[in-house]
Amino acid sequence: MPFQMRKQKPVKDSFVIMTELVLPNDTNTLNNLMGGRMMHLMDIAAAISAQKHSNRIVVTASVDNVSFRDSIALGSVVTLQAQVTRSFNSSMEVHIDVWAEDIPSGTKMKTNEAFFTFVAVDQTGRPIDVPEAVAETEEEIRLYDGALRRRQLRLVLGGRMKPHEATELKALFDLE
Ligand SMILES: CC(=O)SCCNC(=O)CCNC(=O)[C@H](O)C(C)(C)COP(=O)(O)OP(=O)(O)OC[C@H]1O[C@@H](n2cnc3c(N)ncnc32)[C@H](O)[C@@H]1OP(=O)(O)O
Repeated sequence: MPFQMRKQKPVKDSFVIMTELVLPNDTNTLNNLMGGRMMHLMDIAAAISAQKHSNRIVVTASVDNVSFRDSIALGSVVTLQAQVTRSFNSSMEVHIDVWAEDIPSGTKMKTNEAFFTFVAVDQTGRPIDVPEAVAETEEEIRLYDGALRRRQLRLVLGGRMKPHEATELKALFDLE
C-alpha cells in the first residue's frame, strides 16, 4: 500500500462550549451541584471535543485528577469549555475548564479543570488512528508540550507503562 501522510487538524477545530443550568435534581442536600453530575457533564463536553477531532466514535479511557475546590449552588449556570491538546495514535488528550456563574449577582468563577483521555474506535470497538493535532497559539503549544509527560504519568499509574520507559516524565525529576 502506498505511504499515506497522517491527516493534520488544528486543535481549535475541536473546541466545544457547553452551558447548563443547575437544577434541583442535580444537587445534594446542601443544594450544591453533585460531583458525579459535574463529571458527567465534563465527560460529555470532552467526548464531543474528541469526536470533533477524530470524526469517530470515542470512548473514555481515563480521567486525570478532578478537584472540587468550590461548591456550585442551585440555579448557577455552568459553562464547560473543552479542546483537544494533543493526539497520539488512537488516543487524544482533552483539556476541560469549568466556570460557574451566578447571574443575579453577576459573579463568575473557575471551579474545575481536568484532562480526559479518549480513544477513537471503529464499529467493533477496536482502537483506530486519529489525525495529528496541530497547536497554534501560545497556550495551545504549552498544553501540547505537556501532554506527553501527562500521558506517561497516566499510563504508568494505569499499569500500562513501566516507570523506566517514561523518559519525558523522568526528565522532570532529574533536577541536577
Ligand atoms: C465503567 C466506565 O465508566 S467505562 C467508560 C467508557 N469507556 C469505555 O467503555 C472504554 C472501555 N475501554 C476500552 O474499550 C479499551 O480499554 C480502550 C479502547 C480504551 C483501549 O483498548 P486496548 O485494547 O487496551 O487498546 P491499546 O492497548 O491498543 O491502547 C489503545 C490506546 O488507548 C490508550 N489507553 C489505554 N488505556 C489507557 C488509559 N488508562 N489511560 C490513557 N490512555 C489509555 C493507549 O495508550 C493507546 O493510545 P495510542 O493508540 O494513542 O498509543
